[in-house]
Amino acid sequence: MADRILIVTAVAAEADSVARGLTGDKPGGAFLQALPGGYALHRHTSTDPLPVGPGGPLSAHGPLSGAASAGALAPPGGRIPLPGPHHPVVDVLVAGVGPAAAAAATSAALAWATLGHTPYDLVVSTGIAGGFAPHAPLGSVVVADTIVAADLGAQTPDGYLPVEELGFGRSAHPVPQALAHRIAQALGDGVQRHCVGPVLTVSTVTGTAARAAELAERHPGAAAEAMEGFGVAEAAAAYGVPVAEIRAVSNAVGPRDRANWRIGQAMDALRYAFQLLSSTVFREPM
Ligand SMILES: O=C(O)c1cccc(C(=O)CC[C@H]2O[C@@H](n3cnc4c(=O)[nH]cnc43)[C@H](O)[C@@H]2O)c1
Repeated sequence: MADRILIVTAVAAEADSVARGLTGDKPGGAFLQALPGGYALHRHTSTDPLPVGPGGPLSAHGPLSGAASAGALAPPGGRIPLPGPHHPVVDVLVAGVGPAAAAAATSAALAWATLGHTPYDLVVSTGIAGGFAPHAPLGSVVVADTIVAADLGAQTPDGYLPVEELGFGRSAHPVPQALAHRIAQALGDGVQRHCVGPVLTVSTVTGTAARAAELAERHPGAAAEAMEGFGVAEAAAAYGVPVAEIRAVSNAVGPRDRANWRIGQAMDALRYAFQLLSSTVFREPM
């Protein structure tokens, strides 16, 4: 069982969809902790109430520190959810858009948890994404088997060279196979349309058919592109924590076509995916 899960989104709307999935649309999340760098962690877990101690609200592992313990940021009534038996802690972090923002925020959360002796044992990068045809239609969900930095390398007259071929770094993080498989299985059991494949991280959203074809050729089976997964994965790897990426498809990877974005549909799919995961994978042995 994953005891402590960190879910990283780029923007607040994605975090809201995830939270509504985790809580069955109940307002179950509570502000947990302000992190260095100005990030905020919210916790979405069981309904077991938090006892209020003499120093204010207590976390599962003692008094909350900093601003939260001052009460100003405690939830109404000074109570935040505690994990009950078989209920993992699930914290949600809004990190910002792009791999650098994602890595910075994820590192802050992982450092905070590690220094507090409550390290996370799973990190999940999630949000909306562009889907590669034919694998990932609008409104479907993509489960990454690999998280790939698709533009971390060098352009040469003979083509693109990934950073490994330049002699340093890495451009891919594998997702543990059993984990990706189990996530996909849970989505399938819930009849959520989905596929498993590489999810590309890009710094520039693809906007032409030529670029989409180039990426698809370079990364056979690529299912989606987004902008944060590799940053989250780099931070997770630095702390030795397994990582997954789950994306709901809001648009097709290809020529820019704003009229065809389906952000609402993707947010609904994201919410449903996390509803399915919160009652299955997140409660099971990893
Ligand atoms: O202006 C555009 O053409 C455009 C097209 C798609 C997405 C955007 C964004 O600014 C959203 C970036 C945000 O959402 C994720 N995302 C969603 N779709 C894609 C995509 O096709 N390629 C890359 N990222 C996408 C991304 O993870 C960011 O968090 C603008």
